[in-house]
Amino acid sequence: MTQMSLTNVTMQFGPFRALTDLSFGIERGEILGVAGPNGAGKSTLMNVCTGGLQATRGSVVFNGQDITGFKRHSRCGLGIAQTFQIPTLLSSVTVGENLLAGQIFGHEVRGAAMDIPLRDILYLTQLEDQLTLPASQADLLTRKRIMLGAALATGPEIIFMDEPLGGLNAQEIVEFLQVIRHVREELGITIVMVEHKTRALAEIADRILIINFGAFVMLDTPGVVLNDDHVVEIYLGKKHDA
Ligand SMILES: Nc1ncnc2c1ncn2[C@@H]1O[C@H](COP(=O)(O)OP(=O)(O)OP(=O)(O)O)[C@@H](O)[C@H]1O
Repeated sequence: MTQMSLTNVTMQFGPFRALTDLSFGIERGEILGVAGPNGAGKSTLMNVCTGGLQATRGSVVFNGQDITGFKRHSRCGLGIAQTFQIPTLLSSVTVGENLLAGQIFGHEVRGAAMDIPLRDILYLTQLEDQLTLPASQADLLTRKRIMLGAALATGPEIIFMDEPLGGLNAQEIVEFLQVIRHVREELGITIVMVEHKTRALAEIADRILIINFGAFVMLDTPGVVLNDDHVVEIYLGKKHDA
């Protein structure tokens, strides 16, 4: 069942068009990977979905409601959350207080009824033993877990993750993919991941969307997408990166 749909979305920055006539749907409960070369428009697309940007033309519909003109906090109130490539944390407080801040914000915009218990979030993000750790002392993987935990604490139905694997080593990628898988399995939350690491994306995603020069190229299962001749060509002849 389609949870979010974009129809003919165009995003114009002055004379520059970053997204052109993009249409596709996100299915409830899926892990959707979004890939494409540098500058393809992936982050712009994510922001058009989460409210960081409002599409110049076209529409974004979530759970049957047209949210095209809604700002980020209004979309968060409807259950749309986002995590960023560089973890945005409250670094002067503890891990637990970061999650609490997410929950307080979620209560404000979304209401307490949508709560995911903090103990479940701590378990899923594997932060149970780090509740009192000052966020400033956390390593990169832990910071990514905290950011995901804080996003979960707002009680979302869908989370958009911008390059969640950026900066992680091979072992950390395996660990964080497992966390993301558990979040989807245990909470049924839809996850949309913008990611350059297409091999990792192929392991975790149900479907992968490829965009190039702001335009739709393909949306299908990883096996079909990453073996498609046109997609391979877009990636300069390489079938997979790291
Ligand atoms: N606020 C803005 N004003 C003008 N141009 C912008 C703005 N934001 C993005 N762009 C341009 O839009 C295009 C798409 O950028 P975007 O960051 O969405 O690409 P991307 O696929 O996420 O790239 P990368 O993989 O390098 O992160 C780029 O050419 C970028 O320079």
